[in-house]
This record gives sequence, structure tokens and C-alpha cells, in this order.
Amino acid sequence: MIEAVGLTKRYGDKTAVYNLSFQVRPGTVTGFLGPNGSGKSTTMRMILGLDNPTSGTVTIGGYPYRKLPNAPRQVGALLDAKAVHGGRSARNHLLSLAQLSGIPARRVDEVLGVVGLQDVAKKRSKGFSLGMGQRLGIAAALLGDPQVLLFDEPVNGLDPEGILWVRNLMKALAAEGRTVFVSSHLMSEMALTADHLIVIGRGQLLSDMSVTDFISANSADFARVRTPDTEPQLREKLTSALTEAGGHVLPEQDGALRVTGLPLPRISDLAHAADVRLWELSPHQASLEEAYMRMTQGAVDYRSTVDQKAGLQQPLPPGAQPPMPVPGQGQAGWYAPPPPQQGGRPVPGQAPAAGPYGAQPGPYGAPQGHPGAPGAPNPYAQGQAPAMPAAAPAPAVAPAPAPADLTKTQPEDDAR
Ligand SMILES: Nc1ncnc2c1ncn2[C@@H]1O[C@H](COP(=O)(O)OP(=O)(O)OP(=O)(O)O)[C@@H](O)[C@H]1O
Repeated sequence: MIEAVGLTKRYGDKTAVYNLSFQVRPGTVTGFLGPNGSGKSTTMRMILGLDNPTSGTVTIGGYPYRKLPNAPRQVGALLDAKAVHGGRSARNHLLSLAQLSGIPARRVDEVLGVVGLQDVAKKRSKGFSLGMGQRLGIAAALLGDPQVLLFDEPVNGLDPEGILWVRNLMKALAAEGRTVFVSSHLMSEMALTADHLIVIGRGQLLSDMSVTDFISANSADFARVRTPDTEPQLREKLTSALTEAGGHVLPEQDGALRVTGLPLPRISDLAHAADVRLWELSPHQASLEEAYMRMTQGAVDYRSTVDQKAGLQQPLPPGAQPPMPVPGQGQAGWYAPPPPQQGGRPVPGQAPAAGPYGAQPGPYGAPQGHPGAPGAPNPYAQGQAPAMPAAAPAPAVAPAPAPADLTKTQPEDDAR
């Protein structure tokens, strides 16, 4: 088991991780989620003894990593797939790691087979694609056949088949009783891979619960109701009847109504009582991805200043009305359920009710006055952030490496 207690890491003025406490248990895949710069990699580095906590502790099986007996046989990790000697072949890279840890050479060939790199084992890794590099990093993590595995963004650069493979690998490793801790930005992927989720934002715990609980706490049920297009008065009549009965009714872009707070049979009965014919009455559920976006939107450090849709929109003709908003797009959680802290099970020792910057969470989980809220003061502006300083500038995006011709045998720097 991995256990963090009050884990905090500061780099000068920057607080990367703040008072983080959680447990990662064996036999399950635990997803570690959070926006860019939220502190996932820093936490993983502290777990692996590569960074010292400013305060707090983190242990694996009761020991700090550096005091763990025979650590490479107990813990395997993929942190940065690019951290390899590019001049070495995949096999020689793994062989050198194996020799350092007293792992027999035959294990190298085993793990090359597990990750599907056996055919390119003798190629220099600097010619590897992003996905092949990830596979090599996963092979290195598996080398010591460890009980505890940490993967930082393992599906980065993988194609759909590779993503499925990683998903199944993680599940298989957990089914063998291992502790599997996987970081990702992708809620949708984690929902399919993980049994348990730890979500952080700006270095602080936002959620720590099973995927099942996360889904029930965050996915909002709603009904879509459509009345005959030819009789707009029926739509008005139904809206009044549903609202009077305690429902929350919002217009959809295609003229239908989105109704929350009333079960489908009740909507049907109310429509019948109001003498309103229905063309559609269907159950829907807001996606988990949307719920995650909403939960973390107040804790996003790097946000584009450009409206990505701006260049795609046609100018409206004079006098024309803009289209109805599409639910979940451009509006901060307007039909969102309460966040897990409010509507779901509270997590013991979880993030405080006030946001990391002292703002109270809004009705839909985002701290009120988050940078995306129209007209709200920017709580991240200098001088207003009591707990942590303002965000660093967005990191530059490195270009993806050019694909290499792997059919050619390349000479190795240190061929064995
Ligand atoms: N060595 C360092 N020196 C100074 N600041 C750092 C250092 N390492 C990380 N940080 C800062 O700490 C914060 C957390 O970074 P970290 O890499 O842990 O986030 P992350 O959640 O892994 O991000 P991403 O999803 O983009 O990989 C960031 O603001 C980052 O700039």
C-alpha cells in the first residue's frame, strides 16, 4: 500500500502539493487525476524518493522509498518515457537496468514480449515513436516483477489499440493483487481502467472515492421532453406545469426541454394532466467527463486565452438571434449535480469546503469566482492567493518526435 499523510511540496514560492493525504491499496487500479500542473508528477516523484517533501510523509508498505529493502524489486515506475539513453537498443536499455538491480537477463526478454517490443528489441530507442517509448518505459517498470507499480500518463502517445492494451495490463496487474497507481488527464479513460479515483487540483485533494461512487455522485440524470413543433403553446404549457411541480426546465437547442428533478413517469403524468401531447420523453445522463471537468475547472492553471470556437463561427446576419446554448458547453455546469462533497459521500479528511484560495465552492463544485466565471474577480491574481502563489507560465509544447524507419537496423552505441 502507498500512504501519503499531509504531503506538501514547495519549490521556492510555488506550492506544488499541499497537505495531501491518501492511500493507494493493493488489488485495485487507482487513477490519479488532475489538470496540468496540479501536482501529480510531483506527488509521484515524492513517492519514489526522487523529491523530498517539504512536510508530511509518504510510504510504500510502511517505508519511505529510500529505506525500502530491495526497492527495484518491490516498486516499478514509469515517470518519463523519454528518460532513456537513445543510443542504446531497447534490449540493452532494459539489460542495463536489470544488471543494476540484480535481475536476470531472461526477464528482459520476458518483459519485451509483454509490451510487444520483441521485434524491435535491437533497434536504438531514439528512433522509437512516442507509443513505442511508452511501451519501453512500461517494460522497465515491470522488470523487477514488483508488487507496487506507478505509471505517470502511460497512455500518452498510444494508439487506440495501445490504449486498450494498457487498460487491460493495468487491470491484470491489479487482479494479481498488485498496487497500481496511474496518473492521467483523461477521466473517460480512467473511468474504464480504474476502480478508485484520487482527484487533485492545485496540489490539493478534490476527491478520493471509488469509481462507482464518483459516478453516482457526479452523473446527473435528466429527461429530454419534446412537444409538437407545430404547437409552441404546448411547450409553454408543459414548462409551467413541470416548473410548478418542482422540476427544473431548460430549453435545448433543438426545441426540446431538458428536465431535472422529476422522474420520467411524473413528467408523463403532468403532461397528460395538462393535456399536452409529447413527441419525445427520454432518460439521459450527463457524462462523467463533464462532471470531472466541472470538478476541476476552478483548479485549472493553464487555460487558453483564445476562444477556440471563434474562428469556426459564422457571423450572425443582422437581427438574427444567437442559438440556444448547448448544455454543458460554455456554461459552467448549469444542470450539474452537486459535487461529491455536497451531494455525495463526504470523504474523511478530504479537501476543505473552501477552495484552495479561500473561495467557497459554487453550487456546482467550482469555487465561486473561478477565472472562468463571467465578471468574477480573478482569485489567482497576485496578492489574492493566500495559500499558494500565482501559476507559472504555461510550459512550451514539445514537438512530437518524427517517426523513424524501424525496418532498418541501426548501429548501436554500445552493442552487446
Ligand atoms: N522542479 C520544479 N521546480 C519548480 N516548480 C516545479 C518543479 N516541478 C514542478 N513544479 C511546479 O509544480 C506544479 C506541479 O507540477 P507537476 O508536474 O507535479 O504537475 P502535473 O499534475 O504532473 O502536471 P501535468 O499533468 O502537466 O504533467 C507546476 O506548477 C509545476 O510548474
